[in-house]
Amino acid sequence: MTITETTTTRLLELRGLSVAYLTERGRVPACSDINLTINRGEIIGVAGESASGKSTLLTAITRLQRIPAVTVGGQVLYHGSRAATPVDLVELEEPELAGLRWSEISVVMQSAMACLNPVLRLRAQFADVLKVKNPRLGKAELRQRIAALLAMVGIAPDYMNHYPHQLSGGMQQRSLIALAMACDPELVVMDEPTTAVDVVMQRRILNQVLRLQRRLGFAVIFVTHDLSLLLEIADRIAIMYGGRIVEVGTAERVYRRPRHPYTRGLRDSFPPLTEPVRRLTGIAGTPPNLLQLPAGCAFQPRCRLRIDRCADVRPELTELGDGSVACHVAVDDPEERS
Ligand SMILES: Nc1ncnc2c1ncn2[C@@H]1O[C@H](COP(=O)(O)OP(=O)(O)OP(=O)(O)O)[C@@H](O)[C@H]1O
Repeated sequence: MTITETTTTRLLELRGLSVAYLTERGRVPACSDINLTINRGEIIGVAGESASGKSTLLTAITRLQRIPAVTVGGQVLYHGSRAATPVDLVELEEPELAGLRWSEISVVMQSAMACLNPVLRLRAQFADVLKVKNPRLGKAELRQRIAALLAMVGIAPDYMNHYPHQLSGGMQQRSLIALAMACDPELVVMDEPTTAVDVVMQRRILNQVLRLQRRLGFAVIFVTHDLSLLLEIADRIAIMYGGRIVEVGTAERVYRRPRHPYTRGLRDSFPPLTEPVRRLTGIAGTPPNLLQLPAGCAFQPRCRLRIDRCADVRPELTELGDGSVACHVAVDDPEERS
């Protein structure tokens, strides 16, 4: 996909978004100064180790965050198809936000069981969501629409009469994906939607998501710790470390020629999905304590390429070649360096 960042293609713009957990131990800066644009119909992957801030970012974007998480700065500008000017999701009042949920922005979380209502049959849950956009839908029409949605993810229509616990884990996750598609949204936010299922089901679900995305054209923000998975599905990838984006670029570029030493370490921590297995090296050391971030680059204590400057000056995310990277020693073609 060619990505031209014109105003007409922009769907979501994160501008200086910062989120903190206000705890008794202090203020945990889980996301700091996040700047990222998601274009219409684009699949953007967000990757990083555990505790890098990926889920915090998604819950802030969708306003699903709970105390003690607080958005302490920045904007989430949503360019909806029905409004002439973008709305800032950070500032939006709850009734307006409710109008966007499911119909324009929907969410698929890690555990389907945490999102599906255990005491309602699937039919009732789909009907509730479908009625958000079209309150007049009659019983027969609802049944038809629900059957079509379930069919999209390979589930037979009879299952609409089941309760979530009567479905396998993979089916629950696929039902949730179908539910997220119910109102033909502009943006689907997915937080590790396949971690709870086995590898075969993971592949099946990903293929279904890709097929649906091509057919329906929605944009996706897909969070995972597995970079090799994003190579398969994403147009662009953003890498998070210590609550900041440290590299952004096309999926091919970020995966095959990562410029940030952390991105390279992350890539080499996971076996590739479809290519010959490399030696997995991982990243030495542990993720930073967000309550005691170093003055300079948060990754420098673990970085074998660090220079003196890295300890004192935090590198800004800066354009380099066809992407952006936050690293004092980054070069456009890192293969030349190593
Ligand atoms: N309720 C909370 N109170 C205080 N700190 C929190 C809370 N929830 C998360 N954090 C901190 O925020 C940081 C980011 O967490 P987050 O869950 O967003 O990371 P993540 O990249 O999604 O990790 P994972 O891949 O494990 O889900 C971590 O340091 C975490 O300890």
